[in-house]
Amino acid sequence: MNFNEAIRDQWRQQKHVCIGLDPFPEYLPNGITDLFEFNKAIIDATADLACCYKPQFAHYAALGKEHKLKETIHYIKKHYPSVPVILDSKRGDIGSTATMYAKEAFEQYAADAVTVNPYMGSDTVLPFSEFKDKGVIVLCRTSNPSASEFQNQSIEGEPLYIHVARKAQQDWNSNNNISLVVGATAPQEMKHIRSAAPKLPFLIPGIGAQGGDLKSTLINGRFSDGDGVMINSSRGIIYASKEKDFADAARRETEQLQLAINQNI
Ligand SMILES: O=c1ccn([C@@H]2O[C@H](COP(=O)(O)O)[C@@H](O)[C@H]2O)c(=O)[nH]1
Repeated sequence: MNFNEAIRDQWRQQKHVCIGLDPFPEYLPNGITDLFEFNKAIIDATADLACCYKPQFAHYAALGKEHKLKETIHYIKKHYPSVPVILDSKRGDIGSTATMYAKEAFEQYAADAVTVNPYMGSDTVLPFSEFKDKGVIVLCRTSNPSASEFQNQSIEGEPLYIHVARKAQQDWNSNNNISLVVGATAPQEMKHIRSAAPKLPFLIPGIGAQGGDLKSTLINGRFSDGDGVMINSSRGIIYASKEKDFADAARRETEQLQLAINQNI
């Protein structure tokens, strides 16, 4: 089963929440200093609810704790093998280097999917999509405040993000393993992208701490017959409490988010 099939399996069980595992040392709950111990508690409390997990690479690499990232991914694969792991590393480079980045994500870290920055062009994406069983999640329209500076620029009458969406669906998806990153903070852009790429799954950051609107996200982002979205929340879930009950609080936040999703999916 490839990544996109595994995600569809999760959707069939009404699981759409992607839990971001982005530990900030200063926000860790009182008494917890080890990144893996923190992640493990969150994972054990939420694995039956999560559509997928998304650790962000920089949160580990910046601390020299890449081994904690590896340990986290291995733990999920060993104990909860049906929950896919997306490594959010937003790689992008010339083809020969992209091949090494793909090996980094899929062989070193054993991730099921990786985020990729496509703005250097097709030859930087294809080394990832050649891994047929793995997911490649292409940045299309990101959630950050300056995203429109370049991504909304019009080229031949259409915004750049639409060119990315079309290219992703038509040229890069021959192994049926491409998805798009589309931020919840840009609902009109999301609607436009869904029309251009009706069949590609969306990984949607921007709900929770970044203030994206869930209802418009679902209306604009879902497939015409429902599903189609992995709704990411990182800080909103994993830092729901700084006290001993942080894992239970993360579970409650995940349940509430999934319930809210169920009303509009
Ligand atoms: O456009 C993008 C692409 C990726 N991200 C990542 O998602 C999470 C969001 O975290 P929150 O705490 O839920 O805001 C984080 O890992 C980002 O690097 C994004 O926000 N926007």
